[in-house]
Amino acid sequence: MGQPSPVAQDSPTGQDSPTEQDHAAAGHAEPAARSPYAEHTARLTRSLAHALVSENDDAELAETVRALATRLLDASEAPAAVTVDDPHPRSGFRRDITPITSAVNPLAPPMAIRREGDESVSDVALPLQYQGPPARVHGGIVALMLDQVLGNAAHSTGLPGAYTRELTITYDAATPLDRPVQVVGRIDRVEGRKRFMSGEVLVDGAPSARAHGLWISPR
Ligand SMILES: CCCCCCCC(=O)SCCNC(=O)CCNC(=O)[C@H](O)C(C)(C)COP(=O)(O)OP(=O)(O)OC[C@H]1O[C@@H](n2cnc3c(N)ncnc32)[C@H](O)[C@@H]1OP(=O)(O)O
Repeated sequence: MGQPSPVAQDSPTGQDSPTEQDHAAAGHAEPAARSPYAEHTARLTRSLAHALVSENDDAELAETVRALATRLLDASEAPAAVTVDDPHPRSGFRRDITPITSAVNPLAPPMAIRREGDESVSDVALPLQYQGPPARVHGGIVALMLDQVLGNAAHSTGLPGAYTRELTITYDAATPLDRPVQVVGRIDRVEGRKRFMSGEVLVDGAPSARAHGLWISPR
């Protein structure tokens, strides 16, 4: 069986950490070259994940899944022949394989991030596979969304690459599933290698979670 085209990930080392080019033009850059097959497969897997946790064992569904799996295996022999109608989300990463904004990672919703003035902003509605308590987004996923959006904001002004050193989340209220929420992040102040960040998840304009964090550029 053919393999999907590899999708490189930014190195976690300081030298190769996300650059201005990766982040600064979030929401404006041309989408990076992607593997259509990987994106197509990720989209299908997301849909399946939802179907498999929301449907009872169903012979017709199982047959549909089997047929799709067969078609995917066939398609994997000729990935270039697969067409994709997904819009390309813009995360700011040049080669994004993160489990939150990547279009080719089935773990990701995926979440698209744009710049609005001094803030990084994402509008997203999370489906059932991100559930923690009934009808609520899992708290770890809330933290993941905030980490990514604050991280995007931390790199949006052309500052060198930096990593999350500290992230504190205050959960004020439920973050609902299947409803649009807005995730916002910004730089509050910069001190040398340190960037002090804040942000929130907004539900109908009110915060369901607030974040404060410290991003530090490696020496
Ligand atoms: C585009 C979207 C991007 C999204 C990315 C998502 C975010 C991520 O997932 S990042 C990955 C997860 N994070 C990591 O892997 C980071 C792991 N940690 C590290 O690599 C290192 O600790 C690193 C590079 C952050 C800092 O290392 P290092 O430079 O040795 O730190 P250190 O010297 O101890 O601290 C730097 C300064 O900050 C200060 N400092 C450290 N912690 C704190 C704190 N909590 N509050 C205030 N100051 C602090 C230190 O005192 C020091 O100050 P000074 O320079 O005056 O001496």
